[in-house]
Order: sequence, then C-alpha cells, then structure tokens
Amino acid sequence: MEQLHLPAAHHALGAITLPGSKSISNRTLLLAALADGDTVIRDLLASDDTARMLEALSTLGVQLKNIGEHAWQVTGCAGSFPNKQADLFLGNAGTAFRPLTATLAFMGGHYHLHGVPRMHERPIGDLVDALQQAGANINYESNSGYPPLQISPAQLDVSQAIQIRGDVSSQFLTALLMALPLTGQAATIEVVGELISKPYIEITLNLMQQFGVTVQRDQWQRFYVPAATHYQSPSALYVEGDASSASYFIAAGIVAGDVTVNGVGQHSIQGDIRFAEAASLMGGRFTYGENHVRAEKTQPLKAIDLDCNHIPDAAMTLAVMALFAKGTTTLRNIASWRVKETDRIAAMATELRKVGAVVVEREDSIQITPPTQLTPNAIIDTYDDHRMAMCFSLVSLAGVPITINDPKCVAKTFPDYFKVFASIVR
Ligand SMILES: O=C(O)C1=C[C@@H](OP(=O)(O)O)[C@@H](O)[C@H](O)C1
Ligand SMILES: C=C(OP(=O)(O)O)C(=O)O
Repeated sequence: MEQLHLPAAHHALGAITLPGSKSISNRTLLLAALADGDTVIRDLLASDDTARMLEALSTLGVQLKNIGEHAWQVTGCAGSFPNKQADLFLGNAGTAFRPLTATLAFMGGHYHLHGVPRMHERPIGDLVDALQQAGANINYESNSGYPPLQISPAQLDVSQAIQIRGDVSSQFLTALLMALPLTGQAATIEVVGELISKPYIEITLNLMQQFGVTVQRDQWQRFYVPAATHYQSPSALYVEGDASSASYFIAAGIVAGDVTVNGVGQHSIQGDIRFAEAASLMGGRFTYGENHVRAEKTQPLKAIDLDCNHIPDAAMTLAVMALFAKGTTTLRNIASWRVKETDRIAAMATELRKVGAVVVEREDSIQITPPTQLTPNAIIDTYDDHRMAMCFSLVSLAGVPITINDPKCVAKTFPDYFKVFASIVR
C-alpha cells in the first residue's frame, strides 16, 4: 500500500487557493444537464466525485464539452435525457448517487445504478420510499434499502404530499427537491422527523433558484415545489471554492500560524463556511473577506463542547484540532458520520488513539482528550476516506512526524491536497 510520510512541522504560513465545491459542482452539473439551453460552468471541481457525475451524464446522452481548465459547457436536454437505458457506476459519490436516483426515477427509462462496495452499504431506503409514494418503479438488486438499484419506467402521480425522512442524510431531500420539477406538476414534500445537515438543503434551494425554480418552505417541515416546465439555464456560473476543504487550512492557521484561504468568503452558500466560527471557539482568530478566509493563531487552544449537526464534514477537522486543545472536546449530534465514506466515528476514535488521545465513542458523539505529548511516527489508516487522510495531516503541525496510509484517497474531492498542504507547512 502507498504511504506518505509527513515530517514534523511547527508553522503553517501563506495562502492557498481552494478547488471547487463538490456539493455545488455536482448539483450544478445535474441542473445544467436537465435545463433548457447551454450552461458554461467555471471553476468546476476536478475529482473522483465529479468525474462520476460527468461520466454518468455523458452515458445518459448529455453533451458535455471541456472548454478550458475547470470550465465545462453543458448542453441541457430540457428535462429528458436522450438515453433511456443505461448502466451507471457512481463510485462512492453520494452527491451523484442520490440525486441521479431521484432524477432517473422520473425519466421513464431503464437504469442500473451501482457503486463501490462501501456505496452498497450506504443507506438509500428513505429516498426510495419517498419516490415510491410518487409511483416510481425502483427495485433493490441485493439488500433492501441499499444500492445497487434497478429503475424502470413508471406512472407518476405527485398530487398527494410526499413524505420523506431526513434524519439519516439530507441528500435524500436534496435529491427529491431537484427531481420533482421534472414532473411538471406542483408538489409538496413533508419531512418526517428531524432533518439533519440543513445547510446542504440551502445549497440545493439556492442552485435550483439560479436555474429558475423557486421552492417555498415552511420551516424545515414542508417544501412546495412549483409546477415548472423545465429548469432554465442561467447561461454561465462560477463554482465557489470548497468550504469543507477550506477547513484543513483554516485549522492549520489556527493551530500553527497564519493562513489565508482563497476561493470562499463571507457570502458563501456553503454551510461549512461556519467551520471558521466553530474552530475559533477553541481559540485563534479568523476574518472573512469577499472571497477569502484568514485564520491566525493567537492564544493556546481550549477544548469545546459543540453540536456539529450543521457542519458534519468539517466537524471531522475539529476532532483532530482537539489534539491541540487543553481539556476534553465533545462533538455532538454527528450520527451521520457512521454512514459516510466509512464509519467515521469508529475510524476517528481508532486513529486518534494511535497518537495517544483518550477517546470515548458514543452512537452519535465523540469525546477526545489529548495526551500531554502526541505519539510520534503513528501510522494512520484512512479507510478510503478522503477526510481521514486530510484531517490527520494536521497532526504533523504538532511537531511530530506521521505516516498516512493510502494518501491518494483524497482524490474523492481534493486530488492535490498534499501538494497544497506542503506549500504552507514549515
Ligand atoms: O448534499 C451534499 O452535498 C452533502 C450533504 C452531506 O451529507 P448528509 O446530508 O448525508 O449529512 C455531506 O456530508 C456531504 O459531503 C455532501
Ligand atoms: C460524506 C461525503 O461524501 P458524499 O457526498 O459521498 O456523501 C463527504 O465528502 O464527506
């Protein structure tokens, strides 16, 4: 297995530019593909997850043209993909798998959707249940509630409100919202129980609006999708830098120096921009600009106790920052970690213990007490989880060397991560 040895470092200084947001890239690609007209998308993320979406759309007959570095021209198919039969491999990209499931359920064709073995362990039952209420014809190929899926043509009816659970993943509601305008009819969605990861729904609604569909909502309980003929292309749009990817560099600045992260700023539509506030509760200082965030070390860091439901991805970065903070840090309301790229609560606990932390793992929270001195030369397993690899690179900033196993797993969202990280550490 490939390994990356990161030397001991003491300072993080300088400026970096983020790659595009995964969440915005994959939503924008799908909306542009479904829209009326051509869309030029600039600063699109180039990574495994977006490659899976691009491949899928191309297999479905959508015309996609690479017109420059990170720039694509998408010819929209006005709500109907040309190919009505397709086999789609979607890797481990939740932002491709869930929205494509809902879209294809309303497309009137025969589709087979599958992914890597871990994707087949990630739940999708709540989305399928919701789509079936609208008459969708979806079958599980092996385990009920999990991919792979077979989708067939169906008689659709959205005249009754569709109920959906949102307590396992917000991506199910995102998927349903993005697909419903394809029916042409007005529709109502009722969220059953607690909705998690709410800021991702804001991204969805914001981008749908940019493509001409305005959804009304009653708190987080009810969503009203208007009768729309098609999404309308906004002609051109830019993808913001990825706010979850920003978290590693904001953390580096706060624990070890002064780092400016270019590509996202105070008006970002991504919820993970709030990571800067969460991290600064430990100490340090951050300032937002129009298109950057600057993070600086100030006083020694102290432990925090925080509900992290609104920043599920960036909260992993807080778990590693806890190694630099005096006291016991508790991150709460993060049950969704267990159904992501790996069981992230278990993986985080196992690997944090390798550097000497005392970790208490609960069903939906994690508690981390750092040792007085971190254990040098730990060999960190990454579980094919990009965020495990990126998070643990920060340990080197405590002045201890660390080895990251399978570092290329960062390709899911940030293929150049270690090169960019190396450019700011001293
Ligand atoms: O909609 C999105 O773009 C995402 C939603 C979140 O998932 P959950 O809603 O499953 O928490 C997040 O973890 C994921 O990386 C991206
Ligand atoms: C949970 C993640 O990915 P996905 O979009 O596959 O859910 C993630 O990127 O941390």
